[in-house]
Amino acid sequence: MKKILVLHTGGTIAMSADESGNMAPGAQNPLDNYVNRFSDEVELQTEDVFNLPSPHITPARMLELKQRIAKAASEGIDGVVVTHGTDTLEETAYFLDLTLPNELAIVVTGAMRSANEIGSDGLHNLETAIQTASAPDAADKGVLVVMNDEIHSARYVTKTHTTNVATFRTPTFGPIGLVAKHGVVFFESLLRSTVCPIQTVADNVFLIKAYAGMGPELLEAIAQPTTNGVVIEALGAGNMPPVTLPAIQKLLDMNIPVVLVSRCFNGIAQDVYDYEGGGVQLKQMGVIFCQGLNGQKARIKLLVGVSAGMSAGELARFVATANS
Ligand SMILES: NC(=O)C[C@H](N)C(=O)O
Repeated sequence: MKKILVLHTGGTIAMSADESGNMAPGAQNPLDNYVNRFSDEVELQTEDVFNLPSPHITPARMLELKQRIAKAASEGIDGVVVTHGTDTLEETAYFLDLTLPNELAIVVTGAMRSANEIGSDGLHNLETAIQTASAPDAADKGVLVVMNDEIHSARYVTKTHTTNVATFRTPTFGPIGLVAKHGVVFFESLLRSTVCPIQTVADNVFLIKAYAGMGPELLEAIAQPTTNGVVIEALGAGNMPPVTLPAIQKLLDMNIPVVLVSRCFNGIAQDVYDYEGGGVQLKQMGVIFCQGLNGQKARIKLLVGVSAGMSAGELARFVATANS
């Protein structure tokens, strides 16, 4: 019988709505009422790690969760399911993907509707996440996100809708599997992320979005000795307004890693434009192009690389390599 550890961290999946429809964490986790439908095949062990709405989750909390999961292998656990608020679920899932050598299947899930709303998706997502974590070939795929019957890689999945239950999507690539009526089907295998077994997390790794008419002010404001890195969500294929260039150069001169992704929802950033502020110039300056990740994921990757104490060269390779 497979032994699955279910770790609750909060979010809408652990909330109930009041008469006016408002939601907040309560004393009682409604998931505690979950009855294991697979009792003949799966033994569940459940723990409340914390009970936070996911905008309250920090890298320090992610590290705490990682450390709890790291102990699970020595406890005879076969797979781990994490329930989490959806707002920052993709960041926690990717953090775990980058920091846990997973001999175990690790599946993160959440809900868009609270426990007592009509059409509540929490228990269904919990159940399909448990099904996925106990599937025979779930263990070597990196951290997975299971929502709305789809299985996504933690590396690329993102929340795309504020309220719809079909919110989690993997732009450019699509999901890597499905939880179908007759069980879990994987139809895609990804190269595993390079794992950095960090013990602490760095602070002051920032994320800034570019926009038409952007000035240098935000980039200048973070050119501080305490800054450990910045990710810029650049325009299109990876370009910046020319007036931001001196501030970017200043950050680089201070040996602050500057990582670039595109603010576009699909595709990857590349150095293809050779005009002032274009990707060719940015790359020549020493900006690191990170392929395929959105801004919040690239920030997690940069944060993990910095926390692992990588040299400038190692960090540039780690961040720039799509499957590391
Ligand atoms: N659906 C959700 O879980 C959203 C909630 N605000 C959270 O992330 O905690």
